[in-house]
Amino acid sequence: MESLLAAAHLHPATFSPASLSSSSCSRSPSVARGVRSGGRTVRCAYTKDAILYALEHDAMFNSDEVIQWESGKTINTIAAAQGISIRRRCRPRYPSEGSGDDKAVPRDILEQIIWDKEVEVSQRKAKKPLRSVMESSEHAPPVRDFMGALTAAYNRNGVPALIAEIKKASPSRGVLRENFNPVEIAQAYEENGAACISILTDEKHFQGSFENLETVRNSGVKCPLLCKEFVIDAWQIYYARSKGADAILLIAAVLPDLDMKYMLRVCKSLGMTALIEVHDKRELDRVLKLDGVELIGINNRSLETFVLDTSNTRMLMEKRGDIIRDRGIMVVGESGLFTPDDVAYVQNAGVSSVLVGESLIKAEDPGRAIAGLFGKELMR
Ligand SMILES: O=C(O)c1ccccc1NCC(=O)[C@H](O)[C@H](O)COP(=O)(O)O
Repeated sequence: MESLLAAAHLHPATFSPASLSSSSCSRSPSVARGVRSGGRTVRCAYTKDAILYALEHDAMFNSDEVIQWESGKTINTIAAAQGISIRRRCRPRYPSEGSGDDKAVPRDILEQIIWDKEVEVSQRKAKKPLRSVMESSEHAPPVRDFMGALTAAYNRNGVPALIAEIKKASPSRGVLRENFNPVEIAQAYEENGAACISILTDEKHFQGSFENLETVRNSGVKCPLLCKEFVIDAWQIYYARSKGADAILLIAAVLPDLDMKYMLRVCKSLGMTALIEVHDKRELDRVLKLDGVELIGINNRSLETFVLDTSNTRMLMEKRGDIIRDRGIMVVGESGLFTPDDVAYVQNAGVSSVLVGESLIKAEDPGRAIAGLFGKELMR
């Protein structure tokens, strides 16, 4: 079994025998497993074709792709049924389907980012195949306790724990800071009480990089690091870990349920925390159906329209706060926080952590801006 998984470049840690279906698949699978979908168990298989394709393309299949291969449905059909409006363009598909719809135009910025990310990830994978990035992740510096850092900071300060973001530019605001030295900014954040640091790694739309992540990790900064990426492929999680990330963002508006489920398991196998980001009730409900969710981010910014509205956090917490508390899930209030009143507002709504970029990064002294944001100095 393990050699087959290895042959198809499937990680034994994530596709362990325990995850396999107890009953075998009726087709003649080389590897069979059962996945829960909408309350029923779907029997699916890595068929001979799938494994040959994986070997040829050095690909790792996400759960949805397996369902797709078996059902003949496209990933966009599966995603749309879950309320996901972001379409995928050139995700590896059954070879006979061709490579994607070249004539389509993106509907919004998030879709544009995802389409660009598909190209970027396939190029990166061509240079550093999955097996190689998995090996690199094994030699990465040890994982730091992201959840522990947030909990300790919240208990210490009595205000939401700060995840301070290093972001040079954004699609909604353009360049946020000309004089941009990620290590100096990270040190300033840490010295002024940030619990964790978020680092944008997308180059095309945010002028970020994995070099920034790696350099901060090797700089002596001790805060756990969130890789702020647009993850569409588990390869990116291994890559982020290989560069020193302790946590990674998974966006519910982009990832179908089974991808999230699968990627949560990849994170767990690497000891990383997954911050699962939602923007509306439907996404939140999808995420609350998953096992193993520890950290949910409620984004006040619509990634499709850029509209910022902090009452989004309150609205979702009013609707689902009870379930979230019962499950012991920590909530991060994300985006559009500029003043102590903004922080108090989301804290009253029930969040115990905040993710803040623009209001800190645009300040002349991003470290000192932390006390301005909270209305008091944070203890480290
Ligand atoms: O920031 C954007 O313009 C943006 C556009 C499209 C997708 C994602 C985007 N931002 C990512 C984030 O979630 C924010 O960087 C993060 O929550 C911090 O927000 P802010 O404090 O408002 O900079």
